[in-house]
Amino acid sequence: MSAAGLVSVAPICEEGMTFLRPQSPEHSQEHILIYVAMSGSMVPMRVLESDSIESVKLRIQNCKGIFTRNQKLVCGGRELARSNSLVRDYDVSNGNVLHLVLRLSDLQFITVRTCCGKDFTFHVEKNRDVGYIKRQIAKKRNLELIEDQEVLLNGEPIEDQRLINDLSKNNTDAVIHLFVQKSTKIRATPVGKNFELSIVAPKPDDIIESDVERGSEYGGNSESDHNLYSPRKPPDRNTLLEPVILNPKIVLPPEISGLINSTMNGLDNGNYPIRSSEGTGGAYFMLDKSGTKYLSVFKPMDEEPMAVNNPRGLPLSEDGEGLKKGTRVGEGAVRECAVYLLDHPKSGRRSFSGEAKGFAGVPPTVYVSCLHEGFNHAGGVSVKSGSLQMFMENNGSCEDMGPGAFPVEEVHKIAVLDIRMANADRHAGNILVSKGEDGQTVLIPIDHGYCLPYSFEDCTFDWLYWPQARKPFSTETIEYIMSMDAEEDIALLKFYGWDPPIECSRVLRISTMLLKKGVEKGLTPFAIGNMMCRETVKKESVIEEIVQEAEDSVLPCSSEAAFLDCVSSIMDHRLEEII
Ligand SMILES: Nc1ncnc2c1ncn2[C@@H]1O[C@H](COP(=O)(O)OP(=O)(O)OP(=O)(O)O)[C@@H](O)[C@H]1O
Repeated sequence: MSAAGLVSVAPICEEGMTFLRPQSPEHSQEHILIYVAMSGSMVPMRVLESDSIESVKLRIQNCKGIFTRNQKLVCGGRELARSNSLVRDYDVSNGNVLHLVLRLSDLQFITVRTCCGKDFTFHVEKNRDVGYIKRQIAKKRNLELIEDQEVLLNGEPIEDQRLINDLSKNNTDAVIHLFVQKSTKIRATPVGKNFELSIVAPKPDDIIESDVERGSEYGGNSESDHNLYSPRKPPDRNTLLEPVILNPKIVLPPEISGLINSTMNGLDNGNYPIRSSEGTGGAYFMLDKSGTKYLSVFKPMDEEPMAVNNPRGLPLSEDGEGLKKGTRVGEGAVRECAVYLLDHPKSGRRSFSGEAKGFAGVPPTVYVSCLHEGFNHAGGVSVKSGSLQMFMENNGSCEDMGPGAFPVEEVHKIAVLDIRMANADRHAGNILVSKGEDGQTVLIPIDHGYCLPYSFEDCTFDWLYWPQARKPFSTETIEYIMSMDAEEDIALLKFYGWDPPIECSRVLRISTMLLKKGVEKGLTPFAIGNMMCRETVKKESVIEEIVQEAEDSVLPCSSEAAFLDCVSSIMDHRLEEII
């Protein structure tokens, strides 16, 4: 895309431009002028074709204060995902526009200090309000009435309705101060010559319950509803949420039907979907009836990156290809659902067991139709279809912490899923971190819209570089892997109404084959995963070479089975070389 005709053009940073001014005639040949499109403006920037993507991001960080990890750059419809690759590797050339998508966390760390100096730290969603924080403190202390808590920021009282996002905008390191007025009853009982004092405070749970009751009694418009994200209004008849069921033989498991019903109740009660500030597509947090809890995440297909109603300002795809090579715009939602279905439980295949939790723990996901004015509608409000996934409580993503603390089995379960699904988007931000009942760290894989691609070109697995990936699979995991069957997987997807394109089925068959053969040879997740990922943008991966060699070897009219036989024997040969 050319930069001609742009409205506002301002140099990104004179300092940076001086820094990158060509030092030699050799450099001057590579020197190009590109434009960074961000928040409605277009900023020119001089770079060298030999600059790494990371250094371009660093320039943006230095000049605009946006951390490199929060930046996603898109050029010519492709995400410049590999930070160590060069500008020229992505064919970025003079006059090109780089679209900057910010990846801002929905979570925020805040510290609340009481007047006696006790600190409470919270990892809260930015859309929460001060009232929510007060209730959390009340719960932790099991003592204070929320009305008795006074909260100050920079010495000024702050109301319950103020959002954490607003408070933290100009006060990233701010501490919120909490004062508690003891309006609780004090009872004195004589004990010998002394009095024993006991402080009686109502239980915080009671307070919350009565608040909610009052809210519903008055149609949800009571003043006491300060805990809500948005003002309630009477049930809106212009809302709809229902599963898209293509095969009448399908019976939805209770987890899924419950998720749909409770999400619908939230919409009916006037709770608006809240758009996530993370991600390149439209992802909406759906609230429960009381408006205090996230239940699910809805991702409409027409808001996917480069789709017609994308809310992040990404341009429309020119040829229908998605942000990753080998993917198509608007096909993400169906893949989100397919990956949930194919994440078979340990106890048996998904179709035969009622167990909701799969081996890798992909959150329950279903394809739905949903109508709500709160989504991004360009030409009038209309029904959207997309994936609805259970919201999983978490303490952030793997991007927020080093991998050292992740249990080996947790990393391996994600590796098995990604290898089978040939995931083209497994960055650390797409693995949520949570705690299990036993206090153990649990990893939750999300965002599977770029799984089961048409080709292996953009497979990326961030876990490849984590130490756990070099540890051997456990016996239990090996048993699980050996029970996988790509043909049955494809049959299951068809049963649910999705007949995968031949190329995607082929990818699933080949990646399952590689995983099983690799495990038979005693390979680690790293060794297998490494065969599926390109070392650099331009250098084909081992799996791509295998596929190419097989394509060159078989006759054009050969059956798919003959082609796969050929892949199998070439793969055996390549695996022998690796060992
Ligand atoms: N099931 C879930 N439970 C909890 N939070 C979730 C869930 N799914 C998504 N999120 C949150 O919503 C954010 C956006 O979702 P997601 O990453 O799936 O969107 P996306 O637009 O596809 O992102 P990307 O640009 O990484 O492809 C995530 O970063 C995460 O914080």
